[in-house]
Amino acid sequence: MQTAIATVCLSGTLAEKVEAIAAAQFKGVEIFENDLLSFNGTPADARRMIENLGLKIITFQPFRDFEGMPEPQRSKVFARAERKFDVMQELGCDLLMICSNVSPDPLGGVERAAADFHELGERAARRGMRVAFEALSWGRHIHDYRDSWEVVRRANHPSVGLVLDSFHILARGTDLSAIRSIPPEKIFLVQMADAPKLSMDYLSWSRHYRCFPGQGDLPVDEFMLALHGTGFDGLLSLEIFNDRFRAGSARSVAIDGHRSLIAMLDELRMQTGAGIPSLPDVPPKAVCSGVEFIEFAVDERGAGGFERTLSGLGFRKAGIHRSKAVTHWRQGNINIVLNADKEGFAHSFNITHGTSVCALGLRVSDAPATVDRAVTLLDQPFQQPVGPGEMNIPAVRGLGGSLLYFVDHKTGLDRLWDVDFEPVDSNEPIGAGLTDVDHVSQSMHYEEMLTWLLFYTSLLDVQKTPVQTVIDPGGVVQSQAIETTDGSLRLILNASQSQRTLSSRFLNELFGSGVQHIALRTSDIFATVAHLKNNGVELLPIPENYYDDLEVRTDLSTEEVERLRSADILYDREGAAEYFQVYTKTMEGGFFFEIVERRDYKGYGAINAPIRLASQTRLVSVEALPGV
Ligand SMILES: O=C(O)c1ccc(O)c(O)c1
Ligand SMILES: [Mg+2]
Repeated sequence: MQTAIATVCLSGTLAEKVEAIAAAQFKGVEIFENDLLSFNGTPADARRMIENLGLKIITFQPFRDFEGMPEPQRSKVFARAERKFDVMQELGCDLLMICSNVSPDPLGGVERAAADFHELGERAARRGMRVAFEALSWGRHIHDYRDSWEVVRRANHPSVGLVLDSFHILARGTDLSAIRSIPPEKIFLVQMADAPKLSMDYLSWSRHYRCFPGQGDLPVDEFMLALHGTGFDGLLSLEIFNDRFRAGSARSVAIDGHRSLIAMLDELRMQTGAGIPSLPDVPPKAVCSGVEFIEFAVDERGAGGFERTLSGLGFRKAGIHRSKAVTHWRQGNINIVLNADKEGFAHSFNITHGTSVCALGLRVSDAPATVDRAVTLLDQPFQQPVGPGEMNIPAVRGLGGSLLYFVDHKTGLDRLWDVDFEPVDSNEPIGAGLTDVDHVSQSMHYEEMLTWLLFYTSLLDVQKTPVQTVIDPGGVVQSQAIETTDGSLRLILNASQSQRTLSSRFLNELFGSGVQHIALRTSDIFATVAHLKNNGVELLPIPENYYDDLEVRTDLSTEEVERLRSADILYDREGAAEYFQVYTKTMEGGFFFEIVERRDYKGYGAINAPIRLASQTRLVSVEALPGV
């Protein structure tokens, strides 16, 4: 299959779009007519510009309102097509894409439409060109691929073929089985798009909410399986109309697009066991078994305060780096790295962002293979000098310029704590009962959310949960979890369009996207809270009203509610499963820790999020008042 992308997916001028498309290593491009109309040059100029970038124009589109027209419109529509063929000749493009007629004028009937296409096929053939027919999901008479195929079949012309657009087919929930009986040489073009599940008219859904395969909820993989069943090996092009993409950076959206196609074809190969010629060899999705470490970039000023916070939470200094100003803090299976070195990545990260998480280390089954997969997916690998005898932990660039390291047992990278660090003997009492990293929550710009969703889901063997809408006093926050099946890795992506939510304020404070909070797990939250209070850790106060309501909404006894109230613990229940959450007060910059106890509970306490956000907002506002 030859992969391509439509210019309509990206922001910018035609020149900016095609440069971004070439930079993302595509070879083919669909030219949207509007991008040519607004181009300041002849079609021949556009052709030269595009060919110089090593790109081929695979189709010119859309040609609208063609089939089934009564006279006199019918003659006019053929004259208009001839004009488009002239433009295509100059462009060096041989395929015109025609969308099904949406005007009120066409006469129905498959036979009439087929006759129109036969005649257009004749005209195209005379000029060495071809035409391909797409059923728009809101087409007046033709809105089902089975009907557009019937038109093409009856047109019975070698220069007339079919376009299958996954959005129009999957949005209507059309049965996919008929795809398998279409001869592959009659499918001139396949357009790929996914979309979130929404209930709205097809046109608005298609024009504003499409997204790249894997970013939405449509069964794109089933579509690909049906297409594979035909033996199709032709043009596979992304066609995404999305308001966020049009507002984003053309370069990064184009890379996301290519990443989504590679991941989708890899999934197809996994499901069918078939070789896919255009797809490079790629190791399977990385099996991840949790967070091995969280690295904070600190400076000398910030380090002392942060160490006190960690001590208060029951962490103990376990090691000092052999060559850098870096310390390792441990509690249970949780490893925290404090990097105060004056050189290297963490230092520059700290200069830009202040005290913050500069890297996450994930436990995977095969770290080198994970980076190989990442490179195939056009992720950016990262290298920096390592000291003599120290471990070289493979990494890629992650959210907000942070790093994602991969640690495995297979190649011995899990020995890093012994190899890179001098152990510290300490007789400080160990622990507040924290055992594991439960989840890591990352805040990002709204426009970036689909990028990072795809980044994680294409690289790792993880699932995404449905997007949750959380109410913050300053606006709405979208929240989506990415999890391994066993829950050993849980990442939360948060984004908001309002500037006044805590999530957005965090982005401003941090000068970028990053980890806003880390949830640590305990098996006894009451004991942990007692321990923290004893250590002088300040917890987020929760309003009385919350507990009054809890008593009404659950069957907890007055004593149980009182216990939660006195410890500022939030509570949720799903059937017999229970969840307990408590928060540290927000630190400078907006970062905070959460402590959770799960009793068979799978979620994240979404019902409690507005309460927590309101409490945090109240504190931030009070602290922001001068003189308080
Ligand atoms: O929204 C549209 O009009 C439109 C145009 C061309 C396409 O290929 C398509 O799928 C939709
Ligand atoms: Mg289309």
